[in-house]
Amino acid sequence: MVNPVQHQARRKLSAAPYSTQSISLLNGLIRRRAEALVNRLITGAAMSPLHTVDAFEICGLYSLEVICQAAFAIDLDSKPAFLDSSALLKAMDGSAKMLIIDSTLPFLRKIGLEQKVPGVIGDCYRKHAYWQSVSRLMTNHLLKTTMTSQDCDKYLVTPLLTGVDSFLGRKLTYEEILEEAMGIMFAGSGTTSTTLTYLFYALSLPSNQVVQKTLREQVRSLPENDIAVLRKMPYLNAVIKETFRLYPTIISTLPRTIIKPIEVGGFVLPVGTVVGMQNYVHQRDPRVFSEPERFDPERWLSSSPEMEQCLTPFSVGKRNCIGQNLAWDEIYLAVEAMMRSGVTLELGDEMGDWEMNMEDRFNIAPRGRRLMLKVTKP
Ligand code: HEM
Repeated sequence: MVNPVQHQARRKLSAAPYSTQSISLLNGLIRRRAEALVNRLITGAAMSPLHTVDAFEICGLYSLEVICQAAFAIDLDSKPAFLDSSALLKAMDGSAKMLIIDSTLPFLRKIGLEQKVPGVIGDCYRKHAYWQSVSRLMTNHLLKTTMTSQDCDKYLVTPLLTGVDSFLGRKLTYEEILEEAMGIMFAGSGTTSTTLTYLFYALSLPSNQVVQKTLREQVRSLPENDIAVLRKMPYLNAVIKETFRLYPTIISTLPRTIIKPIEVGGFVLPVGTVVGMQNYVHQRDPRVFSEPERFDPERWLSSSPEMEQCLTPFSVGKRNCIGQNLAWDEIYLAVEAMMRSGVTLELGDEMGDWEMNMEDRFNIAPRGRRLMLKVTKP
């Protein structure tokens, strides 16, 4: 949404369920998904001959399931027939190139043959169509739920169904709601899951076993079922911030168009200039972070204001991440469940050196599309 006034109106309409207080209402259901995440890792590793399990896939399922519950009131424990989580994750991943194809081959859509093209191109459109059809079913499910339940305000998509957009001066149409619903599903799943994947990866490296042990001991010493305690825990926050710093899920430029001239480093940039910042660059700036390539959570235990200012995984300003309270709670609760289970994480021997290199597809993914971890119970 390019128009800033229109964007602000939509953001205002969406905002209520994203507050810290509202997100706290969702903690019970996030905890259940976090327990499922840990069980899947433990069971998967126990059943495999190498005692390894793909944590990338399982973190993907976790964040998708959280979004299905938090945004659309879909209770995953009741196993809804229309939701094949793995297929949906693959569909979202596979549609990422659609925008590029749309701009290079715009006629495909115009003649309505986009899904009939064989191979990779058609596959992108077919996957997008699948994602759209599941989003439709989820939106319909929430629509039904809002009509029958008093308790719907906490779900992320509810205000878009019920409220008035002050820019448009009316409620959103079904197609507008669907577009927002698809955006929320995408923005809220791959982002949190790659962050968690890289957090577990960092902990699993031989050089970071001591970080893992410290984190496990500290988490296990905390009172249970208290998110407020997790939110304040220095070492846990340090590990998460260091993951955000080294493995920012939004790694490259988020473009912004200047609406009034500004001066940067002695140059005046005119109206209309497209500018952007890259998390990968300033979060590894050696002037701010000593030994920037090293995973060193301890640096955050005595951080400078400059370090805090340079850590921008959720972007800054009026278009920053509206879902960041949910993302933090999802990460706190998943890491807590993992550490409390007492398991140790080690990188699987079958992982190639290149596999965890970050591939930029708007949000990052490991180049090998897997993270094989040895998960060992004490
Ligand atoms: C670690 C997890 C996450 C990271 C690093 C992240 C990062 C970001 C960033 C950098 C943006 C700004 C994009 C831009 O400027 O164009 C953004 C926007 C957004 N994020 Fe997140 N995000 C995360 C999780 C979530 C979650 C869980 C949700 C839940 C629905 C969410 C929903 C959104 C939405 C709706 C926007 C668009 C906001 C707007 O345009 O006003 N994100 N996110």
